[in-house]
Amino acid sequence: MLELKNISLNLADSKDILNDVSLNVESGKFVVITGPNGGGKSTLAKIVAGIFKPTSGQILFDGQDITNASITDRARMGISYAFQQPVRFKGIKVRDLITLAAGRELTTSGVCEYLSEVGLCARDYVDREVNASLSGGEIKRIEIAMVMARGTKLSIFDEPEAGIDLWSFQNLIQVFRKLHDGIHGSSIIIISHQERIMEIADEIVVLSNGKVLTQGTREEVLPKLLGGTDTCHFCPREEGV
Ligand SMILES: Nc1ncnc2c1ncn2[C@@H]1O[C@H](COP(=O)(O)OP(=O)(O)OP(=O)(O)O)[C@@H](O)[C@H]1O
Repeated sequence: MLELKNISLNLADSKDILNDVSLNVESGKFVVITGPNGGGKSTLAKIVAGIFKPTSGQILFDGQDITNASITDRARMGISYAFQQPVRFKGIKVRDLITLAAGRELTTSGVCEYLSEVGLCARDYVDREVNASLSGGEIKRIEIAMVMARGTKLSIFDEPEAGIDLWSFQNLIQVFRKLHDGIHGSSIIIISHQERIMEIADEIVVLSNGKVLTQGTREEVLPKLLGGTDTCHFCPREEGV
């Protein structure tokens, strides 16, 4: 479904942010991208969503070259991206945002179903504005609900656990388990540092210092990640983080 071929991003006055990254995300797969802070995970996700343009390399989506396609075109083709730090939309109500994302008329209970899925007491939120009054964890969950409502071929979640409290995190794991069970012809990429999320993954990619250090099935990669610094050359502590 998604193929990244030799993606690099070099900024003139900075280090190489991404260096020759190649990845394949097949249809029906749930892929977790992990790795140390600053390794390039969000940058890679933004390159897939069309927010950043790579310096070199090629992006194929369903076999079509989308390297130069706009954010809007990619969204229309079926790519959704939930930001690490979600954008707020002053003047737009939560119900409008979810309805827009779904691309069809939704009843109040339809909107509420999506909000309940992410553990929000729907009636308290449905008519709130998506503005700065929402807490970090609330806006994060509303954005996850929005991506679920879009139901696109490829959904990318950037650190969905960030800012989510411990109790809601349990709920979030269930949300992602459910997404995984209903994945069928679509694919999910989650950027995460959480073992509980990696435990759901079909595949895990470790990105460090702008490079893919390792990628493979959960069974292959997770034991090495959890093995500590003695056995794991890409563990954050060894990266000096
Ligand atoms: N516009 C920019 N200008 C300069 N440096 C940038 C820019 N955007 C990202 N970087 C740098 O690129 C590197 C990768 O950043 P990125 O946000 O992709 O990392 P990450 O793996 O998602 O990190 P984290 O786990 O902390 O969220 C970092 O060192 C960051 O400071």
